[in-house]
Amino acid sequence: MSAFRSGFACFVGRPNAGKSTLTNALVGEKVAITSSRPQTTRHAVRGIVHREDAQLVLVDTPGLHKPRTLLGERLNAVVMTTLGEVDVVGFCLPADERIGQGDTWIAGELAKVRRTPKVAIVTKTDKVPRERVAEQLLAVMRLGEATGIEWADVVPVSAVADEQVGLLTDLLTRLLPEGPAYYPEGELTDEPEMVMVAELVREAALEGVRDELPHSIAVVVEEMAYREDRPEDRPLIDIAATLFVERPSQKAIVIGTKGARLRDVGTRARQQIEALFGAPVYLDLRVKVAKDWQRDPRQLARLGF
Ligand SMILES: Nc1nc2c(ncn2[C@@H]2O[C@H](COP(=O)(O)OP(=O)(O)OP(=O)(O)O)[C@@H](O)[C@H]2O)c(=O)[nH]1
Repeated sequence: MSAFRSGFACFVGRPNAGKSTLTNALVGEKVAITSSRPQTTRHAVRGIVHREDAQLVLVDTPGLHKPRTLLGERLNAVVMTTLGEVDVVGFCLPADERIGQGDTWIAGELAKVRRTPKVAIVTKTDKVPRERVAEQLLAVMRLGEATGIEWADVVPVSAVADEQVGLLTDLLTRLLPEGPAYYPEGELTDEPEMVMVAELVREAALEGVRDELPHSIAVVVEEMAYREDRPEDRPLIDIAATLFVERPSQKAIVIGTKGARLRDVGTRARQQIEALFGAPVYLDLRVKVAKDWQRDPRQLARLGF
């Protein structure tokens, strides 16, 4: 039996290239918990492919754009970091559109990320005749040569017609390192409540200090359970959550003078969570400094991003 493989992949490509549709086709069901909030997460987990022999975690990036503004450049720096951290990048190029400047620019950026294997994916093959797919595959090979990218694979797929999606999954998982699954099966998809609780805590923690803590806070719900030995008509939910910040100075902001702010955060979050579940909640909040967590996709994954 071959070893279990696990790791992270991300799809890039210009707008409309078919990245989301392909992600959903690979995962087999929608995971839209964090993806609808790109402003709060940098590397949102878009979906997880669970297999007997592998686990592939598809992460999202804010989008690879041609930088026009400083913000654009910053975003691109984040994207470039992500691309260097994932185990494989899939570059989506739609079969029904000629390769253009935008694609060439992205290819140029991808070429700079030397170590990460790159798979070229010609998407939406159901929209065009076979000859056109063949032409596009050749054009993609030429694009690789022109930009100095050695494609680990070049694959035509149709997410809509479900053609070659399984093959693509095989190719991507084969490029992952050996390692254990990062998520138990069903996590994220089966536990939206935990994600919602984390989000409520996060919102409460950011309230009023958004400028001081942009993007630098993550919440992990460590435990969530109905307390035992309670009468059925008087349930109580115990929740333990940890707030991760990047720096000690941010920890001080979250906690406040003599813990006053953290108590407020706890109260606000608890009220929201109680409203969500319709039951009283005992909320235990901790704050920890997790240095550079934003740069490490494995750490991020553990934090539920
Ligand atoms: N016929 C066909 N249409 C597809 C396929 N994949 C995606 N599309 C369509 O192409 C459009 C764009 O697809 P998305 O998956 O949203 O593209 P995206 O790359 O995620 O787009 P952005 O979020 O703008 O970056 C949608 O209207 C999809 O329905 C495919 O395999 N076949």
